Amino acid sequence: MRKDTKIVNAGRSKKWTRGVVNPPVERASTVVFESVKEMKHATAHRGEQVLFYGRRGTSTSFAFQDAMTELEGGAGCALYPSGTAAITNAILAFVKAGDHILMVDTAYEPTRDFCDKVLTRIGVETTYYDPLIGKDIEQLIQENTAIVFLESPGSITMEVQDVPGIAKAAHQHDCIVMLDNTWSAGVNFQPFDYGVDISIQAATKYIVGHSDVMLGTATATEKYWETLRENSYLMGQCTSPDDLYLAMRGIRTLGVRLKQHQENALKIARWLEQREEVDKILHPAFSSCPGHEYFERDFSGSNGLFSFVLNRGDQASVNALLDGMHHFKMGYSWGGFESLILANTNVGRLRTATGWPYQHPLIRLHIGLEDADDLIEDLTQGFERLN
Ligand SMILES: Cc1ncc(COP(=O)(O)O)c(CNNC(=O)CNC(=O)c2ccccc2[N+](=O)[O-])c1O
Repeated sequence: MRKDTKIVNAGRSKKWTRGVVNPPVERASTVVFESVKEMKHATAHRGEQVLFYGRRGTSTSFAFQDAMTELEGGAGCALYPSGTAAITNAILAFVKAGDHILMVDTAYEPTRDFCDKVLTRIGVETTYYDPLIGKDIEQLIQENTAIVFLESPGSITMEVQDVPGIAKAAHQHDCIVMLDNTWSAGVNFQPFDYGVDISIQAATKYIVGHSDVMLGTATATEKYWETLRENSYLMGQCTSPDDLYLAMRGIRTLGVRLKQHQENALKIARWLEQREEVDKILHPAFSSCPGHEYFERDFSGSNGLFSFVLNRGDQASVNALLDGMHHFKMGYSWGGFESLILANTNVGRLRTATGWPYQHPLIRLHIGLEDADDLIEDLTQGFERLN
């Protein structure tokens, strides 16, 4: 089945819909049983999409879990109240005191914070690595390395990683390969085709697509699914069927939204490339983006999120650019229908394993579904405030 047809059909088994088009919202804490036999059966099969107790999920959760594995692949999908919860719980499910993990240097900042402030407390050591290291990551793998964690592209500076190259080296040392796959939305990069063991998403972004739900997913191969699922339950992780209904609704337009985000973003990135204020375009589809060759090789599309580096400006002038925008709003997220802008004047602060060669500010744009020409006019006026 092709991508767009999968998107329309994902998670709509009649087991969950009972014939209506959209899997209904089934809310529960208590599930009641008519007999001891029925209760024992549910208890014995409580991890297998059987109604048991609210925390194990209801038909709304089972439908969404199926939707994610039908889109992204994998044997099962664990659900979390945020992308960050998906990242942290997936890691916690597979480490113990004395272990070591390899974390990409360009990881989302709260991911780094978790490594530095929580994993250290429980005796797990983190080494950050160059996103472009590829198969040479093998030189960093220790006897006690449990996990190699990737985020591709990097959520601020957009480096694309050689996922299969890293995964092959990691598997030669029995490390688990985890990927923050949020940027692809699980449709423009098929993680399990490239050696990933656990694919994580902030469904908060493009899956939901409307900036109104916090949600995380972690999808695992058969080998790791039961451990991930049971650790998720042990940690008390559960999600609202109302949020999952909204996320399921988001999935139905994921294909058309991503295409429009992509089209708008490429038009704007090409326009920015010609602007004299711009030093570098950091969009995976552009050869100026580190790891572009891996995007070309492994991805089937892009989206609205990319960055660019200015060749001038300090904090005050960047503030002037930001404050006067009409369509680009400032906000901590991306993946909704609205356009967003974030500036970072100290990218190097976020890195410990690699340098940052640029002295001028980085601007990260999320290009929404507005008319691209209106967005270009907004940016044009913004550049006039920069100079
Ligand atoms: C690749 C990737 N992976 C996981 C998450 C977390 O998802 P969640 O927001 O659902 O927890 C995200 C969330 N992304 N958020 C942003 O890019 C903007 N947010 C921030 O920058 C932010 C927000 C709150 C606190 C700290 C930061 N920060 O990155 O500095 C992500 O981009």
